[in-house]
Amino acid sequence: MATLAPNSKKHKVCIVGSGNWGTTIAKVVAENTAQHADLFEQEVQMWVFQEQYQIPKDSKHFDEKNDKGPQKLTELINGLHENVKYLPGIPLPKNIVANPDLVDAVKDATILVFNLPHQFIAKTCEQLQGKIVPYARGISCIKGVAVSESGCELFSDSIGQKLGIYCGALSGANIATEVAQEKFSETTVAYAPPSQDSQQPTPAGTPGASPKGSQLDLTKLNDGVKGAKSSGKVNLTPLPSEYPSLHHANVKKLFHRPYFHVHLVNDVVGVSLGGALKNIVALGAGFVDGLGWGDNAKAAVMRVGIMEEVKFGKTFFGDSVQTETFTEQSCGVADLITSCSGGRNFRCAKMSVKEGKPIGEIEERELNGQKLQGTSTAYEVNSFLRKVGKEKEFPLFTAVYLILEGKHKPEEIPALLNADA
Ligand SMILES: NC(=O)c1ccc[n+]([C@@H]2O[C@H](COP(=O)([O-])OP(=O)(O)OC[C@H]3O[C@@H](n4cnc5c(N)ncnc54)[C@H](O)[C@@H]3O)[C@@H](O)[C@H]2O)c1
Ligand SMILES: O=P(O)(O)OC[C@H](O)CO
Repeated sequence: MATLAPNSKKHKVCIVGSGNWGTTIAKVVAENTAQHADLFEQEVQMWVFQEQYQIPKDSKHFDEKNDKGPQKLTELINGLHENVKYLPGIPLPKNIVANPDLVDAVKDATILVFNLPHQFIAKTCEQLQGKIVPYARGISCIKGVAVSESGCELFSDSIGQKLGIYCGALSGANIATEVAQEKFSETTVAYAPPSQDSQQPTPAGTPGASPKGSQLDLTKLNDGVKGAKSSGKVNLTPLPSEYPSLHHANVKKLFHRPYFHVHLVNDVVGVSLGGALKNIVALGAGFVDGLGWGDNAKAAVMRVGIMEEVKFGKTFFGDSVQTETFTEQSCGVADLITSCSGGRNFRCAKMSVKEGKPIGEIEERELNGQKLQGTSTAYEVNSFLRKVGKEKEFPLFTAVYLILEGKHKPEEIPALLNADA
């Protein structure tokens, strides 16, 4: 078979997920595929977990005389060019195609952007096994960690391993609605591609630079638990030379917008952990704010939180993670600040304390189907810390878990953070 000329094909992009952030990233990406037509096919497929949706009476799309009752969300998105349920009020580029068929949505896609609540990713990946092109590359926008019997895993790694592809990560101080409204923000994209993807080397000295991706650091902890897992061990199918290289400059072109500044790094572990762990800290910040304890208390929770994030990374992922990713990048301290100011985890935790109601009840009432990530991440991280006997070394993560479990009250946070004194 004749080989096609280099760069004779374009990358096809599929967004796997269509919630508040999934739809926002689809908008960002679709604006860029239209702008960089030399690299990307213009059409962006967006997989939608299908549901029936009734346009609310206060929506500008509601037409009492012609109301059809509940309709398929995909038909509403494709007809109105708006995700009326998960990103209402934001016009979407017409080159986004909402598709309820996961396998059809990913067909021929060379770039898969994973963006759905973390509790659904394992099942989604199972459905994708054997259905994607073998040389596809992934970017995970998921903020969470996967904890199983065998340890604590990053979604970039678990996706990569389940699908046999390379998967990087995108995370930052990015409240979806603000990004969708094109208010200025920054994000961090970690992408350390296998060398054959990159005709242009990734910048030397970039934190975490390692073409192999992150390396397993701890293998033997108490209890026979393997500890933190990190792959870099997938047998990758090379990206055919007909496609444009996916070096940092081209990956940047997929996500960077004038209102959404992208910084490329190689530290996939740091970027993934920052996004996951800050959700636990945001719950803690919400608890103390709900008590009316003011800004000093919140700042204390945030300071302890960022220290525990770094410690978690260093303890369980060793040299694969760079402290600078937490202290200098949007995915670290900046995401902590934004999440503890206006994020859903913070807001729901605060309401839960103020109203004396379980946070799950508040989530159900306030979020219209959107999902909190901090509550399940707090449980998952705690189950991992317990297995490895290190709960006490992460007093804030542990305190948030104990409060969610009803074993302690938010008022006890100072004592829980000072347990050894
Ligand atoms: N929303 C934000 O501001 C924001 C910003 C940055 C990162 N994130 C992260 O992005 C990820 C995705 O969050 P989001 O805001 O797009 O989601 P979301 O909170 O809006 O969740 C709703 C989505 O979950 C889907 N869903 C429901 N049940 C499902 C099922 N059984 N299987 C598959 N999908 C199902 C819904 O169809 C919908 O698309 C999360 O990890 C989150 O932490 C969110
Ligand atoms: O609304 P949250 O708490 O899920 O946080 C949203 C984003 O992750 C903020 O960067």
